[in-house]
Amino acid sequence: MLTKREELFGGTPDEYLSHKEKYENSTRKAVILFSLLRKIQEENNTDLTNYRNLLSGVLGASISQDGSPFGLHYIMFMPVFMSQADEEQQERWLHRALNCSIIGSYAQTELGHGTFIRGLETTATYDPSTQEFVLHSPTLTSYKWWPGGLGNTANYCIVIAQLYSKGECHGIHSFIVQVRDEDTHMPLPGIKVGEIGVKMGLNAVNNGFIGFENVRIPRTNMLMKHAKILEDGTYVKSKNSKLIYGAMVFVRVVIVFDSVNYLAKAITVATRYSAVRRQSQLKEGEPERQILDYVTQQDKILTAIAGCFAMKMNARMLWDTFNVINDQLHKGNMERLGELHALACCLKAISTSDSSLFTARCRVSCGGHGYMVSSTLPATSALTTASCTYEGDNTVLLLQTARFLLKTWRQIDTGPLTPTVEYLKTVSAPGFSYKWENSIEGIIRGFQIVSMKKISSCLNLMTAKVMSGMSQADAWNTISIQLVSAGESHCRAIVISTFHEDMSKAMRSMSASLAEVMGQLVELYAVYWTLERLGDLLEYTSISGADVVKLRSWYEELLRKIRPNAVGLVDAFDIIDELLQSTLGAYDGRVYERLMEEALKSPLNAEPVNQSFHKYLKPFMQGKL
Ligand SMILES: CCCCCCCCCC/C=C\CCCC(=O)SCCNC(=O)CCNC(=O)[C@H](O)C(C)(C)COP(=O)(O)OP(=O)(O)OC[C@H]1O[C@@H](n2cnc3c(N)ncnc32)[C@H](O)[C@@H]1OP(=O)(O)O
Ligand SMILES: Cc1cc2nc3c(=O)[nH]c(=O)nc-3n(C[C@H](O)[C@H](O)[C@H](O)COP(=O)(O)OP(=O)(O)OC[C@H]3O[C@@H](n4cnc5c(N)ncnc54)[C@H](O)[C@@H]3O)c2cc1C
Repeated sequence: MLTKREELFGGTPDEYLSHKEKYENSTRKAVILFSLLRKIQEENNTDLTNYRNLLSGVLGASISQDGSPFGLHYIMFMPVFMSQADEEQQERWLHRALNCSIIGSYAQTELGHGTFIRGLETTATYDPSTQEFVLHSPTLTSYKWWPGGLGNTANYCIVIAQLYSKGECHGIHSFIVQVRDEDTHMPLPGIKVGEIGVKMGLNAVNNGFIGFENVRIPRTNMLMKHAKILEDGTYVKSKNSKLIYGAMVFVRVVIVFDSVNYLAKAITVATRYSAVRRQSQLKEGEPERQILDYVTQQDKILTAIAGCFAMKMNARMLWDTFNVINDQLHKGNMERLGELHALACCLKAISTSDSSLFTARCRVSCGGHGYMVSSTLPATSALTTASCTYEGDNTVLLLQTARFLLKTWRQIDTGPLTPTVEYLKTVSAPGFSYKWENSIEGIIRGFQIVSMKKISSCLNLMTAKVMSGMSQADAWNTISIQLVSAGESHCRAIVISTFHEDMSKAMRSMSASLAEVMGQLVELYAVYWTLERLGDLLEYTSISGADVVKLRSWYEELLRKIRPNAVGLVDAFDIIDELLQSTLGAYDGRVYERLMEEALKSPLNAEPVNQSFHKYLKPFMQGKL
């Protein structure tokens, strides 16, 4: 009789399963894992605040780098319900979703539209004679495409559609739709649903497609916490049209935590492997060195460790900010919604692009063995690159942040600014002067000045182009590279300052030795990004060539200081081997034995001579083909 652990982590490795077998195996594991999680959450009440803790348990415990067919049920279906459904609807559906007696998905993206959600084509037309909505996919491009779990798993989904009533279109709204029979799991009449096929990664998420042929749903299946349709078809608009976007903000906050978790796995593997792997002699006649002793290896890996700690602290700041502003939204105070959206956008973009960049570096830092699926680095790389797209393409999200920053800059003199942008006032105040200094505070100030000057420059450019007769939209598109760069600079300034401030607070309760190491990580992160963004700093601050020489020395000194603590730092992530699932990163360091053990599980090693020899090779080699 297998233990739960053996059931979850044993069996044929996923990499040797077919696409269909991988899905079936993931579903088998998901029901084991989520039965355990269901017990945990039954003791907790569920609102969006404590839901994230459950979700981080779900994500943290997600036992496959290929994701889970239940992912979207937890990541979007339920959060959207909590933020978009009214009390009656939550009463009717949420408990069933929480105890997984129904499994949901989130169907927003279509074959033809992902970013431009105001262009979505699926329609929901209200019929007052029957008090129903008629859901319809008018074109092939209107088919929903991508919703996780929708292929074969979910029996319900939240559909985002253009709402029509009394001949008028009221824009996109959310609807809960049953897609499969709860008993037979057969697709309901008028519904064409299936799985989208093999992807670069996340092949257990069961992404699907769905099309509707005049499918009727009750009026009360429109999620009506904000906007409503009355029985006679009267549309009652939301207090704020942007509230429909609320769930995307929440998920972006969750994704920042995710990106930290995925990067933590990758650097645990790469760091431990770099301590085990010996290659080349640093000095003639000496034993081969741990590759972690090579400064170029430290440059790849130690900066990733610092980045992981930095983003963890920023994820916590974002979550705290989300809770504060979400409470205000519940009380009808919309003042900081735009700031929250801008912060969630840029932190989601930067955390996922950094995680993708550093995970790819971890992969190459492990050489050939890092290219083995059994190392788990390829899957983590595929996963982190996906996160640069899902829940909003990173470029588009940074443009959203830039849109908010330009709006803020236009109003810079009309009153106080909200917390994440108040630095703009400080560094642009009359009489403010700043001379570059090679210190954490000096670096933070430098990044804030770069951000402010980029925003100011973008606005001046926009104004000049519009004054020259260019449309606002064309002017925006023309300078959009600089707008994205301004969004990134703003975010980097926030990430460095938050890391420094929050780590400084945390260090007060640490031992001196631990505080010293944490301080080194903050410095390494700040100096690394200073060297990475030298062009901006040379353009907008008084940094000099001499400063840069000293920065490089500072950087190399930090690598030397942190090297002895590298393994201890990743051990502190405390990721158990079963979740790490890596031949290179296992705690016991038996890399070569594990590589061989995993290789022998390959079906191609089941017999000494594969059948293709007799069928193909032998006749070929004998010139008979
Ligand atoms: C259980 C184990 C699991 C393990 C598995 C792990 C892996 C799991 C993999 C999946 C993970 C996650 C699932 C991802 C699911 C999805 O991808 S769902 C689909 C997500 N799609 C998007 O994010 C679409 C992106 N596009 C947009 O958000 C908008 O179209 C965009 C903002 C880009 C533009 O929309 P417009 O309506 O055109 O907006 P503008 O005209 O630019 O601005 C209008 C105003 O609205 C404000 N705005 C826009 N968005 C928001 C928002 N989200 N919140 C608040 N406000 C918003 C914007 O600021 C403008 O305001 P202003 O006029 O300036 O005041
Ligand atoms: C693994 C995965 C899981 C997903 N899960 C779901 C899900 O469960 N439910 C769901 O609804 N969706 C899901 N999605 C879809 C995802 O939300 C979209 O892929 C994402 O929103 C990007 O839209 P798109 O794919 O149409 O790309 P596009 O918007 O077509 O972007 C393509 C390119 O065009 C550029 N571009 C687009 N618009 C602009 C603009 N205004 N300005 C400048 N450049 C622009 C982008 O920067 C990008 O380079 C998932 C996607 C992936 C990869």
